[in-house]
Amino acid sequence: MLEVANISHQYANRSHWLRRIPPTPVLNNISFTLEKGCCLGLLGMSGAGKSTLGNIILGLEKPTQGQILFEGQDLYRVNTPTRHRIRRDLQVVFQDCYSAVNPLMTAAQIIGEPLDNYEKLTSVQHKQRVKQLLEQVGLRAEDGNKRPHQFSGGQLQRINIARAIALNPKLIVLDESVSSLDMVNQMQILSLLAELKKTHQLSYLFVTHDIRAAMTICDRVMVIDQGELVYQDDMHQSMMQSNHPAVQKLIAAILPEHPSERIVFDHQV
Ligand SMILES: Nc1ncnc2c1ncn2[C@@H]1O[C@H](COP(=O)(O)OP(=O)(O)OP(=O)(O)O)[C@@H](O)[C@H]1O
Repeated sequence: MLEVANISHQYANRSHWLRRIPPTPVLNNISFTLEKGCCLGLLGMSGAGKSTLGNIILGLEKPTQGQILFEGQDLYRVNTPTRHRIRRDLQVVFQDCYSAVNPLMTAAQIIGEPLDNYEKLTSVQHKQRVKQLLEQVGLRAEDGNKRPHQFSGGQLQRINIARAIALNPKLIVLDESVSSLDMVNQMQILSLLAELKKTHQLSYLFVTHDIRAAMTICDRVMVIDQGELVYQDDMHQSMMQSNHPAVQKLIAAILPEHPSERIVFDHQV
């Protein structure tokens, strides 16, 4: 369904009139595929290039080189109507659930926004669909009248998820979507995501630095380190046994229960 082919990317640096600053390379020749109904974990330490790759896949950042093929169509070369259609099939849930929503809007308005933009529903149908979406993510119809500050972080992330599934997308990029939540909320949201994946036949790109969260939900995992794809596997077991330094750092970043057993790196996550 999604093919990432030879993606390289560099960010331009502003040059001074006396001195030209070369661009910063962040991704180097990344290729992989993501099949329908699969949850692929994209792991890496801070600054590895995960969000940049996520943004490129979402069509938000044009790569310096390579192609993003969504159902065979090159995301950066299609015409505007096709791009518009692909946009509804590709959704995202970001880490910061508060900044992802307009604080002045009600939950119903937030969830209903993509419907306003893409669907031609009557007001009764619109209301019914928003109610259904609220219930699908474990909230009540009455919660639709509340504004973001009246929700907990976990509840607000459920609203972001409801908005992401409103148009029945094919792929959702989950960019550190559970990272800012406490452990109990993380597990609840991960199990909600797993359930929605099954009922809606969704595919996920699960971007994270948390190997435990990835192991809970992902069917396959890959690791990027300093812009390079250094590890790809479909068996979590062998990932835990990998000797690759980037994988070892991710494993070590799982905090043992006792502080004295924790490993500290020069470049901590
Ligand atoms: N808009 C930008 N302009 C210039 N450099 C950027 C920009 N966005 C990211 N970078 C740099 O690109 C590199 C990769 O950043 P990116 O956000 O993709 O990493 P990440 O793996 O998602 O990290 P984190 O887990 O901390 O979010 C970093 O060195 C970052 O400083």
